[in-house]
Amino acid sequence: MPADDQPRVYAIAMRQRFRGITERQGVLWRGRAGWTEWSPFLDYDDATAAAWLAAADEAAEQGFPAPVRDRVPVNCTVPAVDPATAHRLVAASGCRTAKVKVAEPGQRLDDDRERVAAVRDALGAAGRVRVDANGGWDVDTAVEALTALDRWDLEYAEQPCPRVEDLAALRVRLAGKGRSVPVAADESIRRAADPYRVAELEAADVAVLKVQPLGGVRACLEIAERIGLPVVVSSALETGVGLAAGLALAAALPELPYACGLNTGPLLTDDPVAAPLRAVDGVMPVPTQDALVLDEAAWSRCAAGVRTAEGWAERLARVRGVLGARDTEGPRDGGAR
Ligand SMILES: O=C(O)CCC(=O)c1ccccc1C(=O)O
Ligand SMILES: [Mg+2]
Repeated sequence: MPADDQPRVYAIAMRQRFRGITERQGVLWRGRAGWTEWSPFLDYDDATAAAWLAAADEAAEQGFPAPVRDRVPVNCTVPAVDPATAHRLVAASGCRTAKVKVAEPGQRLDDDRERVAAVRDALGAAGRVRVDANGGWDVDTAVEALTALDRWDLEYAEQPCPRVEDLAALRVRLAGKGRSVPVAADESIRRAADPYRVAELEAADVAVLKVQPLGGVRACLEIAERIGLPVVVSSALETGVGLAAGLALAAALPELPYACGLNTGPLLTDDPVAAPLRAVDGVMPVPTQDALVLDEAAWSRCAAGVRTAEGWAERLARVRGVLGARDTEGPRDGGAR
C-alpha cells in the first residue's frame, strides 16, 4: 500500500461510454489539508493539464473555503444512450433534473428526440430537462434541433455550438422565435483563454464551472463573482475525491439557483472512497474534507496497472514542471524572461 502522500494512479471502467471514453484514469494523493484528485483527460496537453494540477494542489494544501450550505441539488446525467436506458437511468436516479447528452457524433436528431422524450416521460411535467450538445451543432442546426427538442420543455441547452460567437448568434436567433431556450456555456468557459468573453458577447444565460479545468475552487469562486451570470457547478467525471471539490465549490457559492452536474459517481463502475456520495432524492450532502477517506479494499479494485501508473507518474512530473515554470515567471507585462 503506498503512503498517503504518494500519488496513487487509478483506472476505473465507465458504465456507459461518455465523451468517447470507456475508462477513467487519474491520480489521488493526500496533502496537508486532505485528499485530492488530478485527472486531466488523456487527450489534454501539458499546458491544459497544468490548470487541473493547480486545482489539485489547492485542494491538497489549502483545503476548501467555508460552505454556506450543506446540501446541493443535482441533476442526473444521461449519456447518449437508447431511450429505454435513458428512461431507466432517470427513474432510478431520484433526481428531478436530468441533463441529456445530444448531438453525439454518428447519431441523428431523431435519436435526440427519442432520448429527450423518454427523459421527459420519466421525470413528469414538474421535472427539468436540460441538454448538452458539447458544441456539436452549427448555428442553423442548433436552431432547428432546439426548436424541435423544446417540445419537451428545455431548462437550457449547454454548449449547443462550439464558438462563443456562435452562441451569441444562436441566442439572437432563438430570441426571434418567441419562446427561446436559454443557453449555458461550458467549453466556452473552461477551454477559453478568456472565460469572461461569454458575458461580454452576451453569448450565454448560464455559466457552467468545473473545478479542475478552471484551476481550483477559489478560481471558480472568482469567476462566479465577476461573470455576472448564474452558475452551475459540474464534475469532470471524477472519483468521490474530485466530486468532493465540486461539492465544496457548490457549497461556497453565494447563490445556487440551478441543480449541479455533480452526480456523476454512478457513471463509473467503482469509487475508491469509503461511503461514496450518492444523491438521495436529487440532493447530495456536502462532505467535510476530513470525512473523505479511501477504502483500501475499494482502492485495490481501482488501482491502475504498472504501465498506466508509470505513464501518469511521467505526466505528473512533466506538468509539475510546466506549473513550476509558470509560478516563477515574472510579471506578464514588461518583465524580461
Ligand atoms: O454536468 C453533468 O451532468 C456531468 C458532467 C459532464 O457532463 C461532463 C463531464 C466530463 C466532461 C465533460 C462534461 C460536459 O459537461 O460536457
Ligand atoms: Mg458540458
